[in-house]
Amino acid sequence: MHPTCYLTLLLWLTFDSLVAQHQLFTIDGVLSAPYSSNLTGVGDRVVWLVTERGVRNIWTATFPDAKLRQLTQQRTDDGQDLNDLTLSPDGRWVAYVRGTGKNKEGVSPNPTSSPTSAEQAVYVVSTTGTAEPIRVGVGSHPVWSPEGKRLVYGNGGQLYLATISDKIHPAPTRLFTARGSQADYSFSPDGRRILFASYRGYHSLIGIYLLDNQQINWLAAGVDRDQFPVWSPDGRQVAFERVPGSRHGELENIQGGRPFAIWVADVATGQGREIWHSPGDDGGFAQYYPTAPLRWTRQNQLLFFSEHDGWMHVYKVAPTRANTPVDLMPGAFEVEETCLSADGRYLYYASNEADTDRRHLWRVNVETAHREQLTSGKGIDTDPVVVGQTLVYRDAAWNEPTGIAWRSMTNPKTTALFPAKWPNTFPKAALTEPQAITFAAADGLVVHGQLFLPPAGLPPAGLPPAGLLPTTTAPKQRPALLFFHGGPMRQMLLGWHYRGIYYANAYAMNQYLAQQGYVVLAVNYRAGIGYGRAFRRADKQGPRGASEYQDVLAAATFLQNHPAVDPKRLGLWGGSYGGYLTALGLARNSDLFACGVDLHGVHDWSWRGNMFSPGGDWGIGEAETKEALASSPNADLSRWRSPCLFIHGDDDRNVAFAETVDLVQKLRSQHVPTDVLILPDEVHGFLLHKSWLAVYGAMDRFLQYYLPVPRSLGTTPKK
Ligand SMILES: CC(=O)N[C@@H](C)C(=O)N[C@@H](C)C(=O)O
Repeated sequence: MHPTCYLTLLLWLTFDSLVAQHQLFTIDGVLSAPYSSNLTGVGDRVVWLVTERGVRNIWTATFPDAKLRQLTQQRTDDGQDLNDLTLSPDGRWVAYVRGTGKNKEGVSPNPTSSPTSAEQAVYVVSTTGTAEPIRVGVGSHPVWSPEGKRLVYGNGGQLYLATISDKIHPAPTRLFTARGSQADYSFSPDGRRILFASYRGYHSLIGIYLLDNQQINWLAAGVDRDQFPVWSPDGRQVAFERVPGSRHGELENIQGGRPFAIWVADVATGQGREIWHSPGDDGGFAQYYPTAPLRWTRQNQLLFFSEHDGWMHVYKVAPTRANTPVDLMPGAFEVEETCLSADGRYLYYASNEADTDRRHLWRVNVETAHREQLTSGKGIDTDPVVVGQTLVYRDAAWNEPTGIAWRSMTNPKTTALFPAKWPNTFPKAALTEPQAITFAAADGLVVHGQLFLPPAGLPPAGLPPAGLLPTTTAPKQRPALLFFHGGPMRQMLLGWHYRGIYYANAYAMNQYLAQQGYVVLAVNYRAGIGYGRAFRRADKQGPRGASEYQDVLAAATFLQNHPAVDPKRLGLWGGSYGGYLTALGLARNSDLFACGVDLHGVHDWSWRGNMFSPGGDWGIGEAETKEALASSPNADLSRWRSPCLFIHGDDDRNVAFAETVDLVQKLRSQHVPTDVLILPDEVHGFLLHKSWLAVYGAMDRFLQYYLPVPRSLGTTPKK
């Protein structure tokens, strides 16, 4: 064959493989891979949750043999979350919760609109994998006794006790009735007492329930909010965190701060003493974000999370007297989930040290504060669990959703444990590696983002004219999309996201959009995590001035200056707080943004402050109402011109469905093109896989209609 023919054949095969990849690349396909979460371990065993196309099952593995076993046999996308997985100390049982808690009306989410409604209940299943799960009772947050035969769990703010064997007999009983709502509970090391926090409005108290004589003793009762109590190894003392009690009219602001202190109390006398207090209003986020805000180690050290040095770190302090805490990992990076070795000598943790837009695992010697990196490269490694000499963790990459991996502590080689292989429907080979980029906002703040470029060779628009070489007369530039995460205390990364299906699906959809030919920029705007406390608590953010909007505009400028982008065809999308920024962009700058997709966004902070919850979770009081409205999309509706697709579940418990009803009615009255996809009985983070397919399918069609990237294959979807 003539050399030219060989070249032509090679070019065609290359194009053909691209077409094939593109052809295989569907929304269903990119969402089809199993997603691992809720990893926990005891002894030589770990358990975790696998969600595959909405089907949720519990798996286990033992080490060092790395033997896998599926423990539950759910087969349908039933919209019932599984959570709170916890292994009994002897590893024989896994307790877990099926379903989601009740709202103020006392109703659990029922996304399938089942006529028999839905419940949230505690279950146990044997780790032998030979038996069906056993329903223990309505409730959540199960906690095992030291000998592994009793379980305490919460229901309606009260505590219940169940005896666990192959059948739940006798039936669970309410441990006691106390005022307020009981939480943060645990058995004493001897298994004869229950430590708990009793939340009572302006204040909360630390109590100990004695199982033998059914008596409650209170520790260091005061006018503050005492929380997160933990036992000393000998069970004679308790440490807890104390924040000031509420004042009249004081409103909770989840992005704000407050002073906090570490206290220790004697169980016998109930007397307490302060060990340390924060230098400023540093408390709040470090106390509610991590799973274990406070620990008492076997080496008799207190470990706690704090941001008081400007970054989310873990500190150690001696429990014996007032003393200055030691930062176990000084430096400009953040620490997330942690695991303490059984002997208390090492703290294992996930961090973005030296790799800001990823996560890797480290461990620090609590005694010497010497730290070492345990995983590296391009992974997104989180949630370390140590079983014996094996480190097990959640592991993702830019082209692999979150699975389970492990390494021996005596050998740095890492091994993928789960899944054994990716489904054929998952377009791994066609994924795009996102690039880390930064840009400066108008006020000079450096903002990080992840840029997804369509695969090289994918024609910018339309099929090439007949012939062998993929040439096109279409414009050389592409439409671009800006994606905004929610929270806002979140951070999108250079790989599949670890924070549950909500963000894993967002990353997957950005991959899909890039494959469709869009340039996509995920924007880590101020108020997010990963870049220090000052960034997270950026001045005038959200309802106090929407300072993040500078980052939206700077991201748009970044894209407009990108050679692959058509500067006149920019779109926005995001969920929740990301939906807020999407709507804000369309309201304020329909001249810049051609269209948007707003998933359950906040649209009127002043309304949220008054109607959704006291202060709207952002501390929005009477004095903030004017600024809150001015910081909202609803303040600029008269300028809104660009089309928007609104998507919302009408049982949303995080962002009221009314936010979308109100805004769509107002936009319709001014003839702004709006589309809506309403998911009856769905909640904020859609519980059904089929909901996600419907959401992204609607989004795909909407974007193709208003920001067309003519398919290289198939037909352009109709709206
Ligand atoms: C704290 C909270 O509810 N924030 C919402 C506005 C939101 O963004 N929710 C999800 C998406 C989240 O990541 O918290």
